Amino acid sequence: MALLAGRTVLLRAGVRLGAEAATRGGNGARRFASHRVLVEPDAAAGIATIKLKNPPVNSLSLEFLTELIICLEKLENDKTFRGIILTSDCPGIFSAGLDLREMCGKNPAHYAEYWRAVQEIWLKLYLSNMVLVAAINGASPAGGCLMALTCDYRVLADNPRYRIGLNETLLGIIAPFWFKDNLVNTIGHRAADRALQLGLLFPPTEALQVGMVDQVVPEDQIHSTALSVMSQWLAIPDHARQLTKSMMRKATADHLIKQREADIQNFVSFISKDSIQKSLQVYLEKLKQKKH
Ligand SMILES: CC/C=C\C/C=C\C/C=C\C/C=C/C(=O)SCCNC(=O)CCNC(=O)[C@H](O)C(C)(C)COP(=O)(O)OP(=O)(O)OC[C@H]1O[C@@H](n2cnc3c(N)ncnc32)[C@H](O)[C@@H]1OP(=O)(O)O
Repeated sequence: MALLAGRTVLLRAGVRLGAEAATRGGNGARRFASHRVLVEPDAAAGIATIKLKNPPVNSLSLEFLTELIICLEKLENDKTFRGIILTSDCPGIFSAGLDLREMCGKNPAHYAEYWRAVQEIWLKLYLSNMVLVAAINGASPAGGCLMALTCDYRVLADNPRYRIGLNETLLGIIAPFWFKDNLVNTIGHRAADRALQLGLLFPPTEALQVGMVDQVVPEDQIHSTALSVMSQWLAIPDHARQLTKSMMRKATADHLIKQREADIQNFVSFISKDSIQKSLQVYLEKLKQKKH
């Protein structure tokens, strides 16, 4: 059973198990898909490709996060798989980050439940024993960038519209300390300081330069590149790679784990402020009006 902080996520978020489909793929591997998380297994290679499918922009709603958490738990417990490629099924968008509608006009209990799910997905991805390769095939702001940052390797498709970064300050909010820690671990303190304060969204060339991604490739090569990177990482004995990954990441994850409840309370009181609600509503309104 999938648990989120000791509770059944299926019940909390109203996601029905019946929403999932479990079939067998051509190679005999169990294929499981929910509404919004598609899993393409390659049992022979030990790789599962997760395709995020929450149109139009893969915003991370509570239900979407819950499905993703369940999916990751299943894969983590299935010895068939040693690696995950994380990518998007929504053309041009990897993920628009946290769903702003989950953080606007709701009550404190909802904010707390939502934030616990955001923490949970980060911990699951960041501490995964599997090799995670992000095949970033679209724009990747804020929470979308964070998901990519949890991966062991990032490949970004070469399209100037596919910008990536932690742009929270542009929304009038603050990247939480564990978003910041993950970014500092990736691009270093000075670059993270500048990127976070300015809310920078890097186009591919700059993202590569600053170390936000490891490789930029033509869009049609993104999956083949991710596969070839994966085979390089899977050539390392699991126990040695996993212990090394844990050695590199444990302190950062423990920082959040030790302060999890306090972090939720901070988030709830911050996001409930009238001034922050106003900023988020203005930002959402601007996004909507962009089209007109
Ligand atoms: C003391 C401190 C304690 C704790 C810390 C406190 C606070 C910190 C909390 C949280 C950190 C936040 C992390 C986040 O991830 S916030 C989300 C940031 N995301 C963005 O800024 C991206 C916004 N979106 C875009 O820039 C574009 O939509 C995008 C480039 C992704 C795609 O552009 P495109 O032109 O293809 O689509 P749009 O027409 O813009 O959008 C379509 C549709 O989707 C809606 N939309 C977009 N993004 C979101 C989103 N993140 N959440 C909800 N909805 C979103 C958009 O409004 C359109 O809707 P509609 O008009 O109804 O079709």
